[in-house]
Amino acid sequence: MTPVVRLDGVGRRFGGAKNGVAAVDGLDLTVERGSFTTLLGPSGCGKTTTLRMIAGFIRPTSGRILLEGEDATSTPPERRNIGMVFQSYALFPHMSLTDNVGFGLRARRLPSAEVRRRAGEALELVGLSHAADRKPAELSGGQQQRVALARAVAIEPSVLLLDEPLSNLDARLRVQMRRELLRVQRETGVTAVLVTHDQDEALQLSDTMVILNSGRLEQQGDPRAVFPAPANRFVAEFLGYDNFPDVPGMGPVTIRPEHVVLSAVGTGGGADGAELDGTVTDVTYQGSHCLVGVTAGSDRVTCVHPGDEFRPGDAVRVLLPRHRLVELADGAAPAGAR
Ligand SMILES: Nc1ncnc2c1ncn2[C@@H]1O[C@H](COP(=O)(O)OP(=O)(O)OP(=O)(O)O)[C@@H](O)[C@H]1O
Repeated sequence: MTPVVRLDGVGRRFGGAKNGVAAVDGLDLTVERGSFTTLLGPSGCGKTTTLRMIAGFIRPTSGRILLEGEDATSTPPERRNIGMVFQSYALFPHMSLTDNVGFGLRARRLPSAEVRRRAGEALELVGLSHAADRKPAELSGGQQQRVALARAVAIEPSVLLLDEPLSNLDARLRVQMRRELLRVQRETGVTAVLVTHDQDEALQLSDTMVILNSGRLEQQGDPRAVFPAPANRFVAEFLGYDNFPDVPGMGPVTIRPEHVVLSAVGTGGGADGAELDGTVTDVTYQGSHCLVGVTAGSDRVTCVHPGDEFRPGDAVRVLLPRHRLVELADGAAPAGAR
């Protein structure tokens, strides 16, 4: 099936060829129909620039953008059939919710009865039918973002582009809205591309997560494949791995704190994996478990431990089970990645 969006070696420089900066650099990306793709990475990695190039607000300085299989590199935004949701909601304050949601449909010169019907359906989809005649200022932030979402899907876009749509909401609401967003995407079957710097958001929502660093692709794939097997140190650190021990006979590796097995020196042993003898440096009580920091030679290893029996200064043995070690393509994080 033809992908809805394809980026072919897409690049964008700002500020001239010589002294400028490559916000996006040779990006290849395929977005399949009906999928949820997230663009994930630290501030300045090029997520928003990529999204705005798909929308047509920014022209690439190299490469091609295909929409529905057609070269759309120079197609203006209004001819791309794209729905957008921004962090700032961007609703029209003087219009009712129905008129806000119907805006794109009116712009397409649909008959007013159809505009009303489709705006009504979109408001129902986000659970706001009862507030159809209200103005945006009478709604909470979460409700306003639902209106923005309804407006974007009402036009039945080829692709729905979401630029950090949940980051203005408080933490509890954000988690609720993630579920809501996923439900709307699944119910409508709309193809979605979301920009976020929040790895939890990406893990929860994505069929495909695309991790960017300094304008370049670091890794992409199903979160269930990417999370347990980060390709390199940058991706590992970004996904919250913080153990990078030296294991004799192996190249760069990482391991999640919950996979490290901690025991008092003299106990355990014999398991398949690397063993390090070290000293507890810090213990952080977390209720259901403790986070125990251990220094072993030049390594520092953080362990999730179910009990609270260790104290700073204790001599301990750390087991890194072989099947839990993830081999990395490189040792050092690229400049600016930390
Ligand atoms: N209009 C512009 N002029 C000059 N430089 C720009 C412009 N837009 C973006 N950049 C630069 O391009 C790089 C990528 O920016 P971009 O906004 O795409 O990153 P981002 O990953 O979305 O970051 P954030 O999460 O902070 O929004 C940054 O170094 C930024 O300073």
